Amino acid sequence: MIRIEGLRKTFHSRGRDVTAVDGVDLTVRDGEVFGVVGRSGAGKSTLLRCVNLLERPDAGTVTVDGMELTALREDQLRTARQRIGMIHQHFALLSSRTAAGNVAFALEVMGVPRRERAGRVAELLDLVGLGDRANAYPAQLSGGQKQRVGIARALAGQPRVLLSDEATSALDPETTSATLALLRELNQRLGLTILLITHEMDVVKRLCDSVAIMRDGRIVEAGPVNELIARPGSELARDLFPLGPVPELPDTTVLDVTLTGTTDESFVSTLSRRYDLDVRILGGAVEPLAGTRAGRLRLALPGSVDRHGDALRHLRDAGLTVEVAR
Ligand SMILES: Nc1ncnc2c1ncn2[C@@H]1O[C@H](COP(=O)(O)OP(=O)(O)OP(=O)(O)O)[C@@H](O)[C@H]1O
Repeated sequence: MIRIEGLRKTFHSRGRDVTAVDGVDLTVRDGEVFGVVGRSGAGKSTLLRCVNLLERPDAGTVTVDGMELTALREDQLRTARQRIGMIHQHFALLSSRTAAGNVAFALEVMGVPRRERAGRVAELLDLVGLGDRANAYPAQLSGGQKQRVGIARALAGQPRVLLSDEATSALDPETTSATLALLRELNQRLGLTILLITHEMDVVKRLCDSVAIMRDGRIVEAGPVNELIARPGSELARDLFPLGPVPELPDTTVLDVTLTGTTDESFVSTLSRRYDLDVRILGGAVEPLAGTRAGRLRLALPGSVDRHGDALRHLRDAGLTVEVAR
């Protein structure tokens, strides 16, 4: 649905060059929720803004729904952009217009005839659960409601793709949760492909099918969430399920074990029984993730690692990713 190839963007400011996006290749499949995560300054916003060409890349191509946007003229691009919705961290609503007025404005800009607008506005506000707040001004709405107006407006052009720029960063945890549930519902009901950027691991846990980690303008890890966390050394696994510093325990082997959807969660008791081991759980979490369950556990086994060859093999054969932390 979205294909990005060789994307590069450098800013020149105050006599200095900053390469915000430094050769990015990325594919977002039809109907998936794809998250780009990374620290502040990693280049996430620039990458997202290059997808609908709010920012013109210096090099590379962007293809959305089979159309190469980077090859279009400005007037063609304006039409193509209507099929790509976008929502923002601070909602970007017109304060002088009601919820309905904000959505109507988007339809107006797209050239939807006046007589069709009211009906479409009502449908869109219903879709995001705001049918009863149509006449409220942004100042009279909560953050979550404002974001719903933003989502309704983004859907005005019946887009196949929604871009989300930190859409929940300004919301409290409960409102974040409701907004993420709405985005998931829209993804499933409308088959909407969502490309989002976030620094919140909770958004990844709740919403994303696939993830890319960005650092210094480059993608350092990318793929379906479940596949990615099962890779030894995965940064995503560490970020989603942090285990903290490895404790120094005398005559003990410390294992960090990653479980994904397919793992039998009774593996700790099996390990203990089969190898007659006193297995301790030092920390970790197992949670719903990407439609299944996944997590990481830190285990302590008595004695040095060379005693545990068979036990480690058993865990790996059971589909777990096992890293010897100490
Ligand atoms: N318009 C601009 N002019 C100059 N430099 C810019 C511009 N936009 C972004 N940059 C620089 O490009 C780099 C990447 O910024 P970008 O906003 O894309 O990162 P980010 O990962 O989205 O960070 P954040 O989460 O803080 O928004 C930063 O060093 C930033 O200062």
